[in-house]
Amino acid sequence: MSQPPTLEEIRRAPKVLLHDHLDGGLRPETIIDLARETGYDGLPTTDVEGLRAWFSEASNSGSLELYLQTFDHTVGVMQTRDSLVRVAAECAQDLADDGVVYAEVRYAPEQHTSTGLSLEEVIEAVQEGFRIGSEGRGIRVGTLLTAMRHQARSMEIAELAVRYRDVGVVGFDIAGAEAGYPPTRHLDAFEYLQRENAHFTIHAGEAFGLPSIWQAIQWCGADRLGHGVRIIDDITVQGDGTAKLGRLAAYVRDKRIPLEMCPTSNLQTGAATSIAEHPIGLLRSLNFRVTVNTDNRLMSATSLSGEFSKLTEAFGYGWDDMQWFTINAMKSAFLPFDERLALINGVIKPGFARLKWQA
Ligand SMILES: O=c1[nH]cnc2c1ncn2[C@H]1C[C@H](O)[C@@H](CO)O1
Ligand SMILES: [Zn+2]
Repeated sequence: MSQPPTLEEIRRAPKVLLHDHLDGGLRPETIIDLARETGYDGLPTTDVEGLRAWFSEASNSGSLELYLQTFDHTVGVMQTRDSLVRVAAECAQDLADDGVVYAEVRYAPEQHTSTGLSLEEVIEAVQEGFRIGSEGRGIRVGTLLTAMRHQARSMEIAELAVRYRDVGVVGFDIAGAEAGYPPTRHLDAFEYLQRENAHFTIHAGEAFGLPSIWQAIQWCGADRLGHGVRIIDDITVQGDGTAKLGRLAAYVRDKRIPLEMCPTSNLQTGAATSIAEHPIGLLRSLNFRVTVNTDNRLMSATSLSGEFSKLTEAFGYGWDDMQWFTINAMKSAFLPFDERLALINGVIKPGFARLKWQA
C-alpha cells in the first residue's frame, strides 16, 4: 500500500473550496498594515506572530458567539475600497498558492459600510481584488454574498446577489449566530432568490440542531448546508455498526444536498470534540455529499490542504478519498453545469491522476 499523502503533496492536488469567509482569512501582516493606514486602533497586538496566535487562541472559545467576536478586528480594517481590494487579492493568491483551483468566497457587504462605502462600492472593490489576485494563477474565484442573520438586510443583499450574478457573484448565504436566529426569519429573501433561479447556501446545523437544518431545506429551499454537522443527530449507529437514518438525514442524503464541512472550525466553536470524532468520518462512509472546507483560515490557523492533512491523519484517507471530496465539491459549486464538468474532466481528474501515478 502506498504512503498516505503528505501536506506538501496535498498542496499540489487541485482542490475545490466552497466555504471560506473573506473576513476570516486575512494575513496578520495585512491586518497590521491596514490598521495603521486606516487608523483602526483596536488590535490586541501589532506583532505579526502575536496577532496570528491571538486569533487562533481567541477563536478556541467553544462557543460560536465568542468565536464571532474575533471578526470585529478583521471587519474593522476592511472599511475602505483599497483595503477590500487588497484583502480580496491576497485571498485569491493564498488560495492559489495552496493549490485551490476553484473557490467560492463569502462575506457580508453590509459589514463594510461604516466609513461611507455603498454596498455596490463594497461589492465592486471585492470583485476587483479577486480579479487581480486570480489573474494568471490557475484559480477561479466565485463570490457568495452573505446577509447577517441577526440583521434585517437579507432582501437587499439577495437583490444584489442577483444584480451582480453575471459579474462574478455566484450565490447567497446567511451567517452569524444561529441560536435565536432561524433561517425562516429571512424567508422573503430565499423565496425571492428561488423566483430568480438563483443559488444559495445557509449556515445551518452548526450551533443549533435539526430544526435549523430542516427549516433551511424544507422552508427556505437551500441548495447546500453550511456545516450541517448536526445532521448526525438524526442518525443512529446500531450495535452491529449499521446506521439508521431518520427522515431528515435520509432526505439530505437522497437529494444529494451538499454539506460544507469545516472540521477545525467545528472544534473551536464546540460543534465537534475532535477531528477523529468529527461526524465527517461517518457521513463520508455513508456517502452523504460531503465537502471539505476551511471556514476561516485565520481563526483556525489552517488552509484547505491543512484540513485534508488532518483528515488523512485521523481517518487514513488517501488520494481516492481526497478526489471524491473534491469532485463532490465541484459538482456542488454554484457554476453552470458545463463549467463544473470542464473543471472536473480538464483539471481535477488529470491532476489527481498525476499525483496517484507519482505516489
Ligand atoms: O462558522 C460560522 N458560522 C456562522 N457565521 C460565521 C462563521 N464564520 C464566519 N461567520 C460570520 C462572521 C463574518 O463576519 C460573517 C461574514 O463573513 O460570517
Ligand atoms: Zn462559515
